Amino acid sequence: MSEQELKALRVRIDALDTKVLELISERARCAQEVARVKMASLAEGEVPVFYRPEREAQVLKRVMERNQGPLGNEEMARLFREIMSSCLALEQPLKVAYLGPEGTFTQAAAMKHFGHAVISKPMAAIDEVFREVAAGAVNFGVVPVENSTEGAVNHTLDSFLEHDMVICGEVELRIHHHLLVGENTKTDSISRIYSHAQSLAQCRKWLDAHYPNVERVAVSSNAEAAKRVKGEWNSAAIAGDMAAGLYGLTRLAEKIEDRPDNSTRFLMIGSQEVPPTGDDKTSIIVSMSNKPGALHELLVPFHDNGIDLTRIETRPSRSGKWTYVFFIDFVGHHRDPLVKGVLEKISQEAVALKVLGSYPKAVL
Ligand SMILES: O=C(O)C(=O)C[C@]1(C(=O)O)C=C[C@@H](O)C=C1
Repeated sequence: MSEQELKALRVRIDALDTKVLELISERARCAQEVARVKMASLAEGEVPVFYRPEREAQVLKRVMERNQGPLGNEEMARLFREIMSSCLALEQPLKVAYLGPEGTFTQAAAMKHFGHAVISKPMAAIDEVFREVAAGAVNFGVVPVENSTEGAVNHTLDSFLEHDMVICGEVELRIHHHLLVGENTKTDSISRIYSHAQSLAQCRKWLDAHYPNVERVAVSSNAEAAKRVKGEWNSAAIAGDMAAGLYGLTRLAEKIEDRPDNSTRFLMIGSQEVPPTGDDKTSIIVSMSNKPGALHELLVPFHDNGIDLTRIETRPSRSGKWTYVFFIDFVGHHRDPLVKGVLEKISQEAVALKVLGSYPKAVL
């Protein structure tokens, strides 16, 4: 390509950037207008709701449907995700608590869902995320709920039993783990590998094959593991890209998870009910009396109405030995007439039934 051609293309790019800039600014002014309309239409004592997950899902889906390339749908939606995040920040800067410290996959999930224009607050434990939301110190919390290799995150399920929370969104993240070392690490004398227990489990086979005699030390998070190795000469950490970048660590081995499709699902928790979008999921907790056929009774109404269950998890209930609660996710919104009917039927048989929330299916 000649210098001349390159110059001409850059002139075109500059002109296009000017247009993109003007359009983004116009969009941002529109969002400010939206905020004004929302404030003006409030009833006496009503609190304005600026963040609208159902609308955001609609915007992102529309972008993906209309996209004609060459950028991929996900790539394009990610760009719009950030534009919308900045527009929302003009209306109201969202405060989001997540399972920290900085550099965790939960932080990456929070950014994927809300974009980067939020004020994010790392918390030391899942329960603290719930408490921060319950106290009203933040608008939303982000917690991991299940991993495709290791199953349920029990701390999260148990926290739902203790706190009244509304689930207002979900996001899935492909989890890639790397073996990381600091600049002082002597790579031929690694005697300890730090990571979160779930991550150690997700890399069990790889560790058995490559570091069979090295001590595996479970710490509170992958980011905490990354932080520790920075100052030690005989240890390594298993963590993801974000933590590697944040603590300036080197990758000794990449993508060491045993299953290449290793993914984690995260939930957004808050107090805001989300209206239906037509493509939603609902999460409920049910406790049944301890009698034969109880689980069957619980599942029949879903089957009879053709409602697709996406997950069922059992946890010991807090109210008695050998009694259980079921966490169930299914497709549909609790305001859909069909779902309403099913929930009514179940509540006739159940000891207790709580709808944790209906929320748009993850778009990104
Ligand atoms: O449509 C709205 O209610 C808006 O506030 C605008 C907007 C957007 O930028 O598109 C911003 C924030 C909301 O969460 C949803 C959408």
